[in-house]
Amino acid sequence: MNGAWSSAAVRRAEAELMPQLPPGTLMQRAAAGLAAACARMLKTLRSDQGGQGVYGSTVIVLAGPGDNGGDALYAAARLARRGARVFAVPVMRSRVHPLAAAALTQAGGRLTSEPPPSCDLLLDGILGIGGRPGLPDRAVELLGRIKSRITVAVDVPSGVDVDTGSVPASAVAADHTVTFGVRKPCHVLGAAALLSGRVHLVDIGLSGHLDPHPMVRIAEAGDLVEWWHTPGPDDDKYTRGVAGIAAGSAKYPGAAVLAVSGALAGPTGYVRYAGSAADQVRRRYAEAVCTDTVKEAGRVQAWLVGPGIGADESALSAVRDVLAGAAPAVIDADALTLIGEYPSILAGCEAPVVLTPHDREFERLYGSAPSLDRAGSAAALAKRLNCTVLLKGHHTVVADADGTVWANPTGRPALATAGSGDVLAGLLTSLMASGMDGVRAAVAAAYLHGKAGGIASAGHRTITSTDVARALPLAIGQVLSGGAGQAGS
Ligand SMILES: NC(=O)C1=CN([C@@H]2O[C@H](COP(=O)(O)OP(=O)(O)OC[C@H]3O[C@@H](n4cnc5c(N)ncnc54)[C@H](OP(=O)(O)O)[C@@H]3O)[C@@H](O)[C@H]2O)[C@@H](O)CC1
Ligand SMILES: Nc1ncnc2c1ncn2[C@@H]1O[C@H](COP(=O)(O)OP(=O)(O)O)[C@@H](O)[C@H]1O
Ligand SMILES: [K+]
Repeated sequence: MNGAWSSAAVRRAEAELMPQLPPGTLMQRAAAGLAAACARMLKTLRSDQGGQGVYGSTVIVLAGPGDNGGDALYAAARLARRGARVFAVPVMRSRVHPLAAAALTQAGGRLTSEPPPSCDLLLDGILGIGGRPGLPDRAVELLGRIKSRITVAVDVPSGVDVDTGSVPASAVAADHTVTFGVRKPCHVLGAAALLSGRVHLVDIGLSGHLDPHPMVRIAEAGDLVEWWHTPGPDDDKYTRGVAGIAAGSAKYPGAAVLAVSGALAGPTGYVRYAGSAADQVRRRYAEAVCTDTVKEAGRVQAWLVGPGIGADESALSAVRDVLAGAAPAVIDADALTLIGEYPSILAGCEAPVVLTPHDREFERLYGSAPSLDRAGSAAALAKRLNCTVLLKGHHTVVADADGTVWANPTGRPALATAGSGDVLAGLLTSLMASGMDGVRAAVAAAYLHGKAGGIASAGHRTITSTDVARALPLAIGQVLSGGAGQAGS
């Protein structure tokens, strides 16, 4: 498991480590790693110029008043020594890290209030983990007029809310972020994750001093390998788990087909379907065992209820019947709307429940839309309803009732296509039926769904939900076999 640590946790680790090192060591480690990363980027960027990377390049530094500016200026001094033309602009009047500024001028860089109009690389050293959301006016003005081929944020894109990933005011949009010690929540959550671009981690020796639990957990392929129930010689189709899908209706039979397709791609040995789209499901998937109602279906180890069931009496019965049973349940789509209307259905439920809302469904359940702090919102709903919540969107988050939060690192906007949530819900149900607990199943489902979206849309192909379902077996195979030849993310 990977993770992102809050700014307070990073400061605590720094305070523990710092006295054990000569003064300035951490900043020098950060600056050295930052300069090396910038040199690599310049080399790639200028590969058409006879292999000239740093030498002869133009670098502009926007330097804020704190240590973030210090990192940027020391790194720029290293680049200046390797032949870059460096211009550093203080953005908070003349407040800059004095020693770092002196190092830059000694290395041949210039401190100026009039930078050139364009550069190869713009280094955002305005604000780091000490920054409040929003940018100083001078920084906004400079960012508006300097044309850079590549923008690199130092530690975090300045202006974002570091611990929530929200972007309530102006902020830097970076192509790359070079961060120190550990990832911060803004690299993986909310709008800030998009502004971070590609995140590069520089080791500065903090790891042994950090809280063992990150603020936000980030799934990796290795987690899924560890959690996966691989069938053994003694398994049969029942011991691998039976997934039950209560989805679709005469009006929306496609939701049933798509949810079943997601479940069939998962690890269970058996998929039951219950609902009025049984004919369509049977026609498409001979392997699904169909009944008309939840009550008529045999035993399952996890139910999905909701996609395309509508809001009539039979839909309400399906939700009630699923939640009255002892099997873990995934509540999606129309079932979320029904629970928003009749909260008492969920109140009596003892089995583990995962809710999978998009923003409008979240609002029906919570009374207000998710805030810019999406992880905080998901955790608040999870706590209130004592469930696991998978809040869908560009950076899907999974929150548990105990406050644990996961950020999904895979996925792409092409997944925003009708029915793709049905496929996700079906897969999630299969994972729960195979014995994974709700949080892990939600984290794994989001991860694999995102991977499948990457595989299906490789080469910028447009995709439908059926394509995502078809790509799931390959996504699962790649993840479980250690990721060789992975396409997409
Ligand atoms: N921790 C570590 O392990 C290591 C940390 N390192 C580096 O240190 C960085 C953190 O540095 P930092 O603490 O000096 O804070 P930083 O973000 O540079 O600036 C704070 C200043 O900005 C001001 N200010 C704030 N918001 C503002 C706004 N919206 N608009 C305008 N001004 C605003 C604020 O003003 P004040 O609050 O005093 O009014 C204060 O003066 C960290 O990200 C990393 O790069 C590495 O060197 C090595 C290891
Ligand atoms: N902008 C986006 N970027 C990445 N993924 C997205 C984006 N918008 C939606 N998604 C993903 O697409 C899926 C859509 O699910 P949902 O809204 O339930 O659709 P449907 O109800 O049509 O099945 C979710 O997995 C969600 O995380
Ligand atoms: K920054």
